[in-house]
Amino acid sequence: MAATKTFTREEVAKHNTADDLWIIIDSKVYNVTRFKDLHPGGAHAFLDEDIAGQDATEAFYGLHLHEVLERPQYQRLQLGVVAGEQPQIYGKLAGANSDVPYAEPSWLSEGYYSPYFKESHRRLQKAVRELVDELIYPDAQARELDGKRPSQSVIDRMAELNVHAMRMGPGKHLKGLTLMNGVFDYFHELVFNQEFVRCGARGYGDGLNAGCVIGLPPMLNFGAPALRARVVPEVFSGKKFICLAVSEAHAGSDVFGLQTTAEKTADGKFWVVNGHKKWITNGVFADYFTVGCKTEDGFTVILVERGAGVETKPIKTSYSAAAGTAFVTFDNVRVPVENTLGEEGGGIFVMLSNFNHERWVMCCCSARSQRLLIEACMKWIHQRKAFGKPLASLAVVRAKLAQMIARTESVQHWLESITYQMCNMSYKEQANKLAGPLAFLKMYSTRCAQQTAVDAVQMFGGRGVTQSGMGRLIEHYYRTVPFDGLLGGAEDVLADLGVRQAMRGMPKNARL
Ligand code: HEM
Repeated sequence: MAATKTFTREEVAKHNTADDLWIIIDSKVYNVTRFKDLHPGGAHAFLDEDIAGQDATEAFYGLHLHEVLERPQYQRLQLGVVAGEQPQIYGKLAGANSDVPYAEPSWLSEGYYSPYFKESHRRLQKAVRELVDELIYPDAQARELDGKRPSQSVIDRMAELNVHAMRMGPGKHLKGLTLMNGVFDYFHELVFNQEFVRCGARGYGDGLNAGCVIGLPPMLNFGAPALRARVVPEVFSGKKFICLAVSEAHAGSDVFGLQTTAEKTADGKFWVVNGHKKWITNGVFADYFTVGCKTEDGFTVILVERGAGVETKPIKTSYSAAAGTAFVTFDNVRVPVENTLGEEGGGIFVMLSNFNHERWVMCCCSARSQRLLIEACMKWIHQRKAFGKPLASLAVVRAKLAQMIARTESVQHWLESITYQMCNMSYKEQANKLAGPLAFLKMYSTRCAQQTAVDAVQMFGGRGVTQSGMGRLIEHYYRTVPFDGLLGGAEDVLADLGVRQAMRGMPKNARL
């Protein structure tokens, strides 16, 4: 094979003209004579006397992602290697943990300890990382570009491994299923959330059954047994999709401002649902809608099935259409009263208990995706030179990174502490005691995330706003991070909720 041929550096140096042009990158020798005219960076880049026939490693990594050299069309340019040398540089290590400082949470970093994560969590993390890197990441990157929903083959593979069920967290729904490591608690669920978000594609990530993560819990916790027995297996097997349909054009975080109505038929057997829902994740392809409705007794949650009177239209947002974000209309939709989730008029309790879990999932994802940025920035500032020195040598750049790391570490550690409470509290206790802390954590993590996105753009400069090349992840994150600050409750609303929850527990007689 060509790649096994060896050349001395002196031999390579002789190929330094436009008609005969070789370069060395990380000890590999490339013939770019014909490629130079197709090169996106122009032919002239290769003709510089420091590049033609020379070692262009530093110049290359200042301008390209490592993955460029892994593309088959460019691998073909390789003639061989420099005699006695071995390639040293690596990019994304599929299936492996990153060795870049702070790119992994401390429990996954060499030599650190954790009171929370045990052997079973580590086993699961390894298995999910392989699943994400080998199956989900390639699909995520492709679907982000074409805007199609996640491939059914990915959904099916996840179903075979019972991943859709495990992503719902611990509970009776896991009974009888074969789990990837046999046991399951909220830390296992945290592992799932944090590994999935590493696919680095926000719209796709939401398209990958996020609707189920927020739309199915009301069914699991409050659905009638017969309804559960029908719907839950269909969703877990990846054959059908469910979404949460609460927000409307009239009201988002203000659940009491909702205007979709459900009225009973004269015989009391059906609800008739009318109204619309907006920004509904996965709504475009959902078969089931967990809908918040105004009813005679107040606010009620009802499972509506796709059918006569249900229409969904895609909404174009700043992230990709892979999420299936929809405007949903209900026009005299008849729904059996057996589809009521929880008590009639008790919908606010159903929603509030659901919001806690939804917000916690979002905190898991936010904490982990901030690390993707840290890893990208750490690499960038070491391989990119400005003013004749690596960016890492500039104090102002290091100061930004210090803030990024401190923010991300604080979010992760607070998250782990709340997750520990969840493992030890009943669902009801969680609803009572954790609504406030989770509201604060979500507000805090998304504010941290947005600041980290701004700092990363500053470090990457123009590449931070360019959709291809070295800053691709940064541009994507910066463009999509506002979703985190809105979905599941806007930051200001959550901040106030947290304080109001604290005030509920304020002793009447306490004085300074
Ligand atoms: C086998 C070696 C090389 C291959 C396969 C290659 C390939 C590419 C590709 C695919 C791009 C488009 C941007 C991207 O996807 O990242 C690009 C951009 C570019 N390349 Fe190369 N390149 C090589 C070597 C070099 C070298 C040695 C230089 C010299 C300094 C260079 C300078 C540039 C420049 C200036 C750009 C534009 C960067 C930008 O727009 O930010 N390339 N190259």
